[in-house]
Amino acid sequence: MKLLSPAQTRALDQATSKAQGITSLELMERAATTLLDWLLTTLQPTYTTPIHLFCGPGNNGGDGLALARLLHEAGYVAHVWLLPAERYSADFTANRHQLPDGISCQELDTARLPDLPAGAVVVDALFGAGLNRPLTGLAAAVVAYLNAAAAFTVAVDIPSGLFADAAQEPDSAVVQAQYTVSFELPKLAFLLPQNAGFVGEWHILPIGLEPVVIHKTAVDNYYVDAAFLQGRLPARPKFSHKGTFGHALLLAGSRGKVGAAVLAASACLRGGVGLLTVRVPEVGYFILQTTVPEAMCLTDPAPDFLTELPDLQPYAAVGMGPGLGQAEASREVLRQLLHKAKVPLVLDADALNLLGANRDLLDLLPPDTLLTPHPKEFERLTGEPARDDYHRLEQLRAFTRQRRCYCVLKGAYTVLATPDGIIYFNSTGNPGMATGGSGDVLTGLLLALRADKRLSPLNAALLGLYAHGRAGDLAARETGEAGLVAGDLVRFIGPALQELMASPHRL
Ligand SMILES: NC(=O)C1=CN([C@@H]2O[C@H](COP(=O)(O)OP(=O)(O)OC[C@H]3O[C@@H](n4cnc5c(N)ncnc54)[C@H](OP(=O)(O)O)[C@@H]3O)[C@@H](O)[C@H]2O)[C@@H](O)CC1
Ligand SMILES: Nc1ncnc2c1ncn2[C@@H]1O[C@H](COP(=O)(O)OP(=O)(O)O)[C@@H](O)[C@H]1O
Ligand SMILES: [K+]
Repeated sequence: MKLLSPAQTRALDQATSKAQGITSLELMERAATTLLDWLLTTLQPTYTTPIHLFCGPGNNGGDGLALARLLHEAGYVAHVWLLPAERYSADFTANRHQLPDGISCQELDTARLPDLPAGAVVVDALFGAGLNRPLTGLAAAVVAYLNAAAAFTVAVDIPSGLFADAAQEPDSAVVQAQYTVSFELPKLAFLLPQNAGFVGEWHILPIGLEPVVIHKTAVDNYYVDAAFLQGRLPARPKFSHKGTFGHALLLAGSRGKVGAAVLAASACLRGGVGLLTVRVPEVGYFILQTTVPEAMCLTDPAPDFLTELPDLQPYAAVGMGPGLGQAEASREVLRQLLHKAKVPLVLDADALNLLGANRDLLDLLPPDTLLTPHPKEFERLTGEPARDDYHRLEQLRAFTRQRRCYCVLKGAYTVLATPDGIIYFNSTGNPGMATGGSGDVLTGLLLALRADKRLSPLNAALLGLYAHGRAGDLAARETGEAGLVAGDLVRFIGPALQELMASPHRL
């Protein structure tokens, strides 16, 4: 799915009205009807639940007014609270006039704010995508009042006071919603950790906006769901052999961290690689041969950490980093790898820390290298702390453009940035994956997909991120989130990939 800017969303609304021969008021009615359905199904209010709708002067307020009318007609208790303004949008005014006589409708002022007991529902339709400055005065006071109340809050389109695709000033007045219900496409703001306390759980309601117009709209940010990946993972051909899927080399492990090599190696095998060789220091030999017998083990002459780069000639892709440690000798192995590699590279964990501590190595990164830092590792790579989540995204775009690489930023909604500066947000995964070793599993899986010559660098990365998160979601069904450990992810990589695999008999 594409993440559109507010201006693009407005243009999409207008193009939809034109293409479908409907007025913007009719489109608003469609949105409100869909919202009503969602609200009744998800919140299941009773006929006595007080539902307070706070409506601003624009079309967001118009949505709120239309919803109030529909709730009233369906027999629910709707109270409308209007925010006075100098100007009102045409569709707001039309819906204001359509409000039935029997509905309670009052103008807000600081002396007249409703009692909002626990169990009441608040619908926040003050400001939506048209917000163009921070909230002040009465609007800010109302937001503070709503945030202090015990009521359950549903934000229409976006929590009021939050910008759809830019940071707001710290301490700005922003509604803290339990649910945010938006139309057709998610907004960038929903995907950033700094907005979690405002957005709550978000839902997208399709309202039939024109798919052709969405298709033609150029964007820099995407949200990757299963539909987005359809057809990107080819089926395994009937007459394939292990050579078809590539021979990967994994450079990983040091004394006390051989487990990271085991996890990455297991994930690489479950990711469908043809052959896997793991280079570990001597200390890892028995561990690896016993726990991952499917992998070949090529031990380094040193006992505790890697000191020598093996001949790279046999390999289709090389991964380096999990449990590596940051010994000087291992740094030199990394330097040689960057000099010599002619095949795709996946760099993680200590390989990234070594890059951050020896920035000259960054100049050696071969094009299309895939880096998988979490935010702290990314900060070490750039050497500059991010001001906020939006700034971090811009740092990421600048980094991948400059280095011509692919870079992941791990977390909830893991991000992938491409050499063209396009950003993809992954949709799968859960907090159970916040556990040691989850990242090692991701590295192994990505290595397998980069070794598969049938996949582009972009598709390998997108599929790997999605399947990793999906494996986490499947595993959590069995283990619960708290009980999830990284090894559980490995067991569910196969099923997660199978869900994505194209059928050879379908278009
Ligand atoms: N996308 C879709 O698919 C569909 C979208 N729809 C809905 O339309 C919504 C967007 O509507 P919108 O463009 O009228 O903007 P919205 O946020 O209601 O208000 C802007 C108004 O507020 C004002 N204003 C701005 N900032 C302010 C501030 N800080 N403090 C005070 N005032 C401020 C600004 O006026 P100004 O004062 O700048 O002249 C303007 O009057 C969208 O979120 C969704 O709910 C559906 O109906 C149909 C399908
Ligand atoms: N709250 C979360 N929601 C979804 N995925 C998560 C969450 N927390 C962590 N993850 C995923 O788990 C992995 C953790 O990686 P990392 O931080 O490198 O862990 P480690 O170094 O212990 O292996 C990443 O792929 C990340 O996206
Ligand atoms: K809103």
